[in-house]
Amino acid sequence: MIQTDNLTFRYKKTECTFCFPNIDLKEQENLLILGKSGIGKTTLLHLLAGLLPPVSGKIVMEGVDINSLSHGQLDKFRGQNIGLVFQKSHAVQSLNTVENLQARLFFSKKSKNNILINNLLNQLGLDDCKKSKVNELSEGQLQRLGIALSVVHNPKVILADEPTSNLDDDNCKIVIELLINQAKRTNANLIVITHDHRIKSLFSNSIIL
Ligand SMILES: Nc1ncnc2c1ncn2[C@@H]1O[C@H](COP(=O)(O)OP(=O)(O)OP(=O)(O)O)[C@@H](O)[C@H]1O
Repeated sequence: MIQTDNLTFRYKKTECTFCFPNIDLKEQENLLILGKSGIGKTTLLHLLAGLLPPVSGKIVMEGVDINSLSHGQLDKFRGQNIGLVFQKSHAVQSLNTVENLQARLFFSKKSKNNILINNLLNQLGLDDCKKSKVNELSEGQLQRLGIALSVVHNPKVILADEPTSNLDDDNCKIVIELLINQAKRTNANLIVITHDHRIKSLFSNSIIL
């Protein structure tokens, strides 16, 4: 569950203050955030992830006012409750695909679960890449590994920044369905920001910034 209340933000040394519309998502509700380039979509996602502090306003996630947490508490909360899908994967170069997912579970304090990892890789069409090092993956495979890394620990909130931008039509469908199904399976909220018109019809709930 996510509620925001009168969120505003300003980057240092800039004039422009962003004022964001309120968000109120109950369990299992998803949201698509649209808007023209530079309007502040990624900024809003970073506020929701606790990566940027708002100038004013409030973000309550799973009943926790995330901006009242210390840095350490926020890191722990993010690690356990939030799955972040970035435009570029944050995989560890020196590890292979499976090892990256095992490391993600370890840092989220979740037990190693090879069945879960294998299922996820299978759904994402990454079966043949289990032993591949990150620098041996194509852009599309890397993006799908990024998705796997962001959901393997079953987060309560999945925040995705342009998750389908580098993908062909088939993989776009696979990835967005995986995110939607994963959110459904774990009663999580899924928030996606995108320019990708292919996925608009899959979301009933959207806001335009
Ligand atoms: N670290 C920063 N310092 C100063 N200004 C920034 C910083 N990061 C982003 N901005 C500015 O804030 C505005 C919003 O950026 P943001 O990345 O949130 O937009 P966006 O809607 O996600 O754009 P796009 O769709 O092109 O990715 C832009 O004008 C950008 O130049």
